[in-house]
Amino acid sequence: MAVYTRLGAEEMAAIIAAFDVGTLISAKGIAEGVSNSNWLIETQDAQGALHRFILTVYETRTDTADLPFFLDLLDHLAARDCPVPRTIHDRNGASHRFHEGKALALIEFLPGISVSEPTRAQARAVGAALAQVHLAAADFPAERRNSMGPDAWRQLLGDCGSEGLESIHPGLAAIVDRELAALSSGWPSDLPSGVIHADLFPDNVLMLGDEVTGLIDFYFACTDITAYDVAVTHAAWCFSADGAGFLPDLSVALMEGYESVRPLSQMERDALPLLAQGAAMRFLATRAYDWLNTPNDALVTPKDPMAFVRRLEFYADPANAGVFSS
Ligand SMILES: Nc1ncnc2c1ncn2[C@@H]1O[C@H](COP(=O)(O)OP(=O)(O)OP(=O)(O)O)[C@@H](O)[C@H]1O
Ligand SMILES: N[C@@H](CCO)C(=O)O
Repeated sequence: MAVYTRLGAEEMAAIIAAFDVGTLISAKGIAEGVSNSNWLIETQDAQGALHRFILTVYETRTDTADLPFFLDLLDHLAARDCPVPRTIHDRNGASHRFHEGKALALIEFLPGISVSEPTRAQARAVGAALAQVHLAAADFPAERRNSMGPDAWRQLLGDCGSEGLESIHPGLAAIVDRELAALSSGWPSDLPSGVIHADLFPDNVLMLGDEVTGLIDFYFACTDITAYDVAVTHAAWCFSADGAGFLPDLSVALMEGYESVRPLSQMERDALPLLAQGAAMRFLATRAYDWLNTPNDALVTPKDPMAFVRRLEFYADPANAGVFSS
């Protein structure tokens, strides 16, 4: 359960009173998510109307120095009609506050649920929403380096060590060595870049039917190759959960949706197979690291790294280079 911080009723009321959102009516801890503590907050204004918000207390994984980038980005995208939650600023105009040494933010609540078996129409809508974010972020003034880029993959996989990788799956160390070398020699440096979400998995998208109502969890957002975000989203949406089954209909729909809003250049399209290998390596790296370093009695079950090894092998197979055509 992702509520690591305990807040008493009076403490919670005092936190909410710092915002001009009415009186606290209820606060319920949210089980989903693993990085931060989240509550669903309900308030009542002077006219008796009820309002909902998400209160996030940032735990150690989020660097508070990055919060202005993440939270200003939400406001920037929301102002340009992207389906992202606005940040509620406090009575002094600040986007985040500190409580007992931890940063917190109050975020607009958006309706919707995260789908576990997306349909073609839903994949199309997600592709279009991602492209809308890329276009809307073009004039966002701040920049943030990708802390989960190729250097981080190498570092994390190096920390796992050959023995650690072999304990996950015999032969994994050799696959990682081979693919890291291929990625290092070919990683593009001349593609259009801008702000990317970098983690647009189904659990970070809220939907009502076929409509995207919310893109959330921008805490890996950064400045990087725009088409890499397409590759990340493709890897996250177009396979069965264990990575064994590629879902071609979802792939076509996702790419069609994306290109209906932001057509890819030929250079971007040509780079997608390699960018997707990079995307698979990024999630393989963090999952392998967590697999080996999560204590047995932890509340959180680590995610299966092999699901991204299978995706990596799929994308590295030249026979699959054409899957990005819409
Ligand atoms: N703006 C929002 N509107 C509605 N629900 C939200 C909103 N933001 C977050 N949630 C809910 O809270 C849950 C946890 O949020 P989130 O994924 O941001 O947590 P996290 O711990 O930071 O993420 P992660 O586990 O992916 O690192 C989501 O699954 C969703 O149910
Ligand atoms: N979305 C990631 C977790 C956050 O980096 C995964 O499924 O591995």
